[in-house]
Amino acid sequence: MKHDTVLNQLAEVLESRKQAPADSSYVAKLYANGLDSILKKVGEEATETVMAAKDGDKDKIVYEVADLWFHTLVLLAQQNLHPDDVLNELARRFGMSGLVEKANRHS
Ligand SMILES: N=c1c2ncn([C@@H]3O[C@H](COP(=O)(O)OP(=O)(O)OP(=O)(O)O)[C@@H](O)[C@H]3O)c2ncn1[C@@H]1O[C@H](COP(=O)(O)O)[C@@H](O)[C@H]1O
Repeated sequence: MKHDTVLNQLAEVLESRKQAPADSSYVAKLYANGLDSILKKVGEEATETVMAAKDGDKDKIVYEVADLWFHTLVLLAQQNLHPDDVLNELARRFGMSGLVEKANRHS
């Protein structure tokens, strides 16, 4: 499957889980448990990513970043945002020096 298709299809599945009973799916359970349960997973997966990188274990880094990306996609869906919103922001920044981008940020 093409990589942009993975993101779009996953976003569709995450959207459809909003109608699913809480006990029928992992994502439906996260939604049912509310924003804080999703934020907790994002925090945990970020920490696990840091630990994998400190261990220098490439396979583990990929695995943990996949968990982190997945849970941030759940967060976006819960907030009625789409991966395209983030990709558009990255595209806007593309080619712009990080220092310039930072100087243009509002506080
Ligand atoms: N990509 C993923 C994906 N990545 C990780 N995970 C889940 O994220 C959790 C990661 O948490 P941990 O590593 O802390 O493991 P855990 O101890 O089992 O987690 P907890 O039960 O403590 O939350 C695990 O339960 C994984 O199964 C995912 N669950 C679902 N997806 C995708 O989402 C789709 C919908 O999933 P369901 O809603 O479950 O059908 C699936 O078809 C997949 O495409």
